[in-house]
Amino acid sequence: MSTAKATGGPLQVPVVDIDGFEDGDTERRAEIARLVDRAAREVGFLQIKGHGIPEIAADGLAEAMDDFFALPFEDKVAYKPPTPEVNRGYTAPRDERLSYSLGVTSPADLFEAYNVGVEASKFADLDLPEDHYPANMWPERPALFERNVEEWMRQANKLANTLTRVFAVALDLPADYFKSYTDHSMDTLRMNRYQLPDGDVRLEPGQLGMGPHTDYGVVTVLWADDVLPGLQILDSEGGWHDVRPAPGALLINLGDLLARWTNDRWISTMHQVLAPVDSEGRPLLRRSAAYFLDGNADAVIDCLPSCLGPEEPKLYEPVTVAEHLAAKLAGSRSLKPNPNAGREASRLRSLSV
Ligand SMILES: O=C(O)CCC(=O)C(=O)O
Ligand SMILES: [Fe+2]
Repeated sequence: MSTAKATGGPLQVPVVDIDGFEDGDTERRAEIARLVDRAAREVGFLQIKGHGIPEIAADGLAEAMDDFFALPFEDKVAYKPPTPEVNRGYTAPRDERLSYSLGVTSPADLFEAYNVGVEASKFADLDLPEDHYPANMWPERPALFERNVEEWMRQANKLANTLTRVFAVALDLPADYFKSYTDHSMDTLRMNRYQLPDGDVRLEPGQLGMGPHTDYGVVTVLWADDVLPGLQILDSEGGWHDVRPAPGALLINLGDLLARWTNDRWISTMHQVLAPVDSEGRPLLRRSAAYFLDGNADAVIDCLPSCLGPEEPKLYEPVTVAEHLAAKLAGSRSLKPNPNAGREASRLRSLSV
């Protein structure tokens, strides 16, 4: 087991105000793209201001999550999917192990979660495969769940799409370059709650809220409580740093597909969530919701020609989004260690003690 200890204090995650990207002048667009390019090369995580998502949408999401997770366990497990391959519905504490998405073993993760996502029926004319675009399982209670969560997904999706346009400009590509890779994107929202039952804070050595992983898709929009211990990211020297969301900002991080497109010029940052226990050993509550813009299932991701050169050989073979996601999810959800994540995993393995 290779879980690193926290070695650093909080890391300054670059803050970028994207207001004016869609309707500003060329200079403003170029300035935003320049800041994003720098953050993507150096950290892979950003705090986005000027995102335009109203606070009421985040409040609605939090209320839906709180009310669902407060239900009795028997009510929640009724929404487990028929098999773990179906990335929908309820995940109980200790069901998943995120580090297996990298082929690295670990104790069971402590988070519980609820997953919803884009369904095949959203693009009826495309005849998309149900296994990559499964139907949602909307809980009957709380009554506001579906409406509030759908609204958050709509807002997060819009922001994620704007970000793909910023990324394209930052990579000297036409602003709509990524559209043909994301116009029927198999997005998922994972709503996480980290809270151990009162009086049961026995942890296995190295057990975490969520094990180390890189996100699988293009970009993640992350809403999270500012609670420590919580989210940590790995720096290039092998040190873990706490990340605290700035007021009014949304965290975003780049996923594996952007690392593949850019031949690792941009970082798909390794991150983990510590066990929700304070320094006195008492349980803490922390919540987060990760909206994953994962790309079209049938899109082939290959290195951008501008990211190759005599000194920059291709680091990843082309892969379809569906293949890449299936191998990652088989790791975290079905505990079949992913054999195809050598490059990402090497960053973690080098920390082994
Ligand atoms: O809880 C967090 O802050 C991070 C969650 C996360 O990394 C994920 O859901 O992929
Ligand atoms: Fe993540």
